[in-house]
Amino acid sequence: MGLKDKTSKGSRWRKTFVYAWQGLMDALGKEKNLQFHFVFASIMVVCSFIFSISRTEWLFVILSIFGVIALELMNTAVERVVDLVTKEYHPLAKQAKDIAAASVLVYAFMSVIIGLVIFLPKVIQLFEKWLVF
Ligand SMILES: Nc1ncnc2c1ncn2[C@@H]1O[C@H](COP(=O)(O)OP(=O)(O)OP(=O)(O)O)[C@@H](O)[C@H]1O
Repeated sequence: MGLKDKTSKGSRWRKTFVYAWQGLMDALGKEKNLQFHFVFASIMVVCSFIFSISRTEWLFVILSIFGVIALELMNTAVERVVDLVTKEYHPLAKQAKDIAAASVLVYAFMSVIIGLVIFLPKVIQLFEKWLVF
């Protein structure tokens, strides 16, 4: 492999990263739901540190956070493509948008369950300790 090949591969990776970053920033600037997911994710991370959750629990928290954000980005991409294809009302456009939104909702629901399984017993334990004092 020549130096030129290595350089062009390197710049291709850089371009891929730059475009993906631009996509993330664009969506973050315009999508209220995505902003909400970032705020909620930050709260989850702070709670995870406060309660000193285990390594396995961290894995579930990380999967929940990144999964929901990745799906919200995909949902945003679907919305953009639908809007690009048609401004008119079309049942298929409605289905595409609603199904993409449903994918986020399903994953977010799972994340809430994970959050409850991890944090609820810890919060209850905390209250029990307070009540004893
Ligand atoms: N071209 C269309 N044809 C039919 N139904 C549509 C069309 N565009 C949007 N809808 C329906 O209207 C709803 C709201 O669409 P709208 O584009 O206002 O918001 P969104 O882009 O889906 O969501 P967000 O508020 O997160 O940007 C969609 O979920 C879909 O049910």
